[in-house]
Amino acid sequence: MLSDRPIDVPEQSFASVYDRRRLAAAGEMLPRLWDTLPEWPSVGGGRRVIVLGGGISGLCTAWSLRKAGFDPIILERNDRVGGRFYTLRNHFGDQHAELGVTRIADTHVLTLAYARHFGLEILEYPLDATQLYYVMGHRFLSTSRGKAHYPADFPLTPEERDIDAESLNLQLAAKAFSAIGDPRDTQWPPATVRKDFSGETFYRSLDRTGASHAAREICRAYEGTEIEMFSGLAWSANQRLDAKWFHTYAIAGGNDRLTTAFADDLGDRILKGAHVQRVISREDGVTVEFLRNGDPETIEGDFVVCALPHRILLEVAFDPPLSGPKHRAASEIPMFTVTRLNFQFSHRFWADEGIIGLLAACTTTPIERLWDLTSLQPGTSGILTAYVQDRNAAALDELPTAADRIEFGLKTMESFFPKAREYFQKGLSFSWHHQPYTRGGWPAFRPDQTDLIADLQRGEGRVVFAGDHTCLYTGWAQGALESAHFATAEVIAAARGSIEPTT
Ligand SMILES: Cc1cc2nc3c(=O)[nH]c(=O)nc-3n(C[C@H](O)[C@H](O)[C@H](O)COP(=O)(O)OP(=O)(O)OC[C@H]3O[C@@H](n4cnc5c(N)ncnc54)[C@H](O)[C@@H]3O)c2cc1C
Ligand SMILES: NC(=O)Cc1c[nH]c2ccccc12
Repeated sequence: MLSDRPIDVPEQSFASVYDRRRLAAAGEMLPRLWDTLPEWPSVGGGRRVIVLGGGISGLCTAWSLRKAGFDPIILERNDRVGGRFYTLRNHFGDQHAELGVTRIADTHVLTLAYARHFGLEILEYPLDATQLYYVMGHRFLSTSRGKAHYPADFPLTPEERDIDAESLNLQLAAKAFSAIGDPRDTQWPPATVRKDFSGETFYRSLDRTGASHAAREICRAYEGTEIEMFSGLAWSANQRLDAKWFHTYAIAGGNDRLTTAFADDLGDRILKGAHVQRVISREDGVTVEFLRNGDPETIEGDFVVCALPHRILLEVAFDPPLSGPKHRAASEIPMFTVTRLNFQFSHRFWADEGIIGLLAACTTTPIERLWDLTSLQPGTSGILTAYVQDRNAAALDELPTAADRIEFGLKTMESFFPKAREYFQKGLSFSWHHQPYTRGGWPAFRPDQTDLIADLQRGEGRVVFAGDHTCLYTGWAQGALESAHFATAEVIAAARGSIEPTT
C-alpha cells in the first residue's frame, strides 16, 4: 500500500514522461496500476471529489474513488456519458456503428478486465482476415499472417514481397522501436533515445529501417496519414507497449456498454448537461462552477479530478491559473483532426472478394482506410467507415455539406471498390474535431513533445489530472483507464497527507 510518510516532490519538470509526484503517489502500487483492478485502501472518509468529465477516465476514477471510501460526483457536459466511447444506434436500422472506440487489443488488459468485471460479452474480430490494399495506384489483396498478392510491378524489395502487408507493417514498426527501451521504465526515455528521435515523425523514423518507399507507403495505408506527423518516439512507445498484440476484441452490442456499465454503477453520482466553467482550488478545498440548462451552479469539495481532454483545459478558468508548463503543453499538443465517413450498403460486396475482418481496405487515397463496423454483427447489409485523418480530414472540411463529403467518399471508394455505389444506402459523416467536448480525436504528439506528458500529468493544488493525454498509451481506452488508476492513487495519497497539495 501507499506510504504514509510525506514524500519530497521536486518542483522542477523532470525529463521523463513520468511526473515525480504521480510516481510518488503510486508508490508500491505502481506495477499493478497498469494491469489489474486494484484493491483500493478505504481511506476516503466520505470526502467529496468532483470529477470533471464522464469519459472512461472520469468514470473509472469516480468508480475507484468510491471503492476507496470517497464521495465522488461527475460533472459531464454532454447529455450522454462515455466521451470518445460513442456507439451510434438507431441510425442504420438495427446495426450499430462505433464512431469512437472500435477495437480492444489483447494487450489492453485493463479495458478487458473491466469489461469482464461488468460481465460484458467480449467478441473477437476474425484473426485470419483479408484486406484490400490500394497503394500507389496498385490494387491487391493480402491476408494477415498469410499471403499477399502483390502485383509484379509493385516496387517492393524481394525480401519484402515474401511477407503479407500487415506483417510487413508490423516488422517495420518493430525495427523502428527496437532501440527505444522500455517505455514503462520510470526514467524513460533515455537521453540517447530522445536525441535519436529528435525532430522525427514516425514516417521519417521508418527511413532508418531501410524499407523501400513502397513498404513505407504500405505502412501509411495501414496506419493512416497521421504517421506523417505523429512523433516517432511517442508512436514507437505506443507500438512497443502493444508489441505482443495478437487478438482484437469488441464488446457485444457496442463498446459503449463498458462506459454505460460504469455509469449504471455510479447512478445519481453523475450530473449530465453540467458544463464546467471554473475550478477554484484553495488550501482547504475546491469549488467548481458550472452551467446546467444555462443556469449557473456551484459545488464544493475536497479534491478535483480533471478528466477533460487536454485542449478543453484551455476553455476552463482555473483559479489559481494552470502552471506555465501545463498551459503550454495543453496549448501546443494538437488533438487529431479525424472524420469518420460511414456508409451503409445493402450487401457486403467486399466479402464477395473474401475480404473479412475489421480492416477492410488500406489505401493511400484521400479517404484512407475502410473498416467494416459490422464484421461482428448479423445481417446482410454492412457498414464501412472511412477513417480519414489530418490533412485529408481537413480537405473534407472544405466541402460545404455532409452530403458532399459522403458523395466524395463514395466516388473515391469506387476507384478501388467499383460496386460501392450500386449497393449504397445511407451515409453519415462524423468529425471528432468539430465536437465541442473533445475538439479532436486523440492527442497528436508532435516530434519532441513526448516529455510534455509529465506536465499534463502533474497535479496542481487540489486538482489531479486524468485522461488519455496524461499517459504514453495515449489514444487508447487502456491509457485512459491507466490514467484513472494513477489519478485515484494520487487523490488517496493527497488525502492521507503522504503527498502535499502543490501550490
Ligand atoms: C475515432 C476514434 C477512434 C478510437 N478508437 C479507439 C479504439 O479502437 N480503441 C481504443 O482503445 N481507443 C480508441 N480511441 C481512443 C479512446 O476513445 C480514448 O483514448 C478514450 O476514450 C479517452 O477517454 P477520456 O476519458 O480520457 O476522454 P473522453 O472520452 O474524451 O472524455 C472526456 C469527457 O469530458 C467531457 N467534457 C468536455 N468538456 C467538458 C466540460 N467543460 N464540462 C464537463 N464535461 C466536459 C466530454 O463530454 C467527455 O465525456 C479512439 C478515439 C477516437 C476519437
Ligand atoms: N486507438 C485508436 O485506434 C486511435 C488511434 C489512432 N492512431 C493512434 C495513434 C496512437 C494512439 C492512438 C491512435
